[in-house]
Amino acid sequence: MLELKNVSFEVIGENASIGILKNIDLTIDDARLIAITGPNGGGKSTLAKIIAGIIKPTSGQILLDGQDITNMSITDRANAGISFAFQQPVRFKGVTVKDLIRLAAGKKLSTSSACDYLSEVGLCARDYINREVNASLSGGELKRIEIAMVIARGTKLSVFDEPEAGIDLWSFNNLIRVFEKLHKEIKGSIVIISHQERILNIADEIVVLSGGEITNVGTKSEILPELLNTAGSCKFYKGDN
Ligand SMILES: Nc1ncnc2c1ncn2[C@@H]1O[C@H](COP(=O)(O)OP(=O)(O)OP(=O)(O)O)[C@@H](O)[C@H]1O
Repeated sequence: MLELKNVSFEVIGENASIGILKNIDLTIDDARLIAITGPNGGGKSTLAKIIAGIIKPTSGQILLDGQDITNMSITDRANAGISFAFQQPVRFKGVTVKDLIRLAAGKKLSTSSACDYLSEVGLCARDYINREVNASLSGGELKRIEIAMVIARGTKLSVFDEPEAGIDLWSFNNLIRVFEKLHKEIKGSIVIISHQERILNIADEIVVLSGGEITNVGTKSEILPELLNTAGSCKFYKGDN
């Protein structure tokens, strides 16, 4: 279980400090799929980075299974069981896709098992498995490789920041199935930051973050109708992608 207690994040502006996240209280229970949504600039990616340890909150506390991880480094948090798929994936020179998947799984993995993870995210595994993770891969390909890595890790808490970004329609349909399968198979919890109605639809709980504050939390039947009514102020798509 992950708990955020009164978490705030401020940056220093020209004349005063700016509150990016304000007194966030959030509990993510085990085996839950939580979608975080809300308007652009609402603070979603900042919250994801705070959970992953990429940035530290200005105040407040983060607990993982009761252990205070507020000041833990990214590496220690990863070892404690937090995985994170970035909105903008990183590229590594000299490292192949197979190396990355094996590294993520943290165990010896046959080529065919590594290929299975790639197939899950809609990549034709034999075309990609031995490729170097460099600038020759497209944004959508990198994104899917990164999602495959998080799935291979299968940790206590997996955070995906806008997994739909740069993903084509066919792969997006697959991605929904991947998240549903992941949700059924792993005991850990999944946090997905998304603007996509179809992702919100598979969540056990939707958290709406706007202006750095949690403005609503509930099930899809409680939250979605209201969100779709205010779709003019939020970036929601009723279609596929
Ligand atoms: N280090 C920083 N310095 C100044 N402003 C920042 C900093 N980090 C984030 N912000 C601002 O905080 C707000 C929240 O940013 P964040 O990326 O968390 O939003 P978001 O909800 O993920 O948006 P989107 O839906 O567009 O991805 C934005 O207005 C952003 O410009």
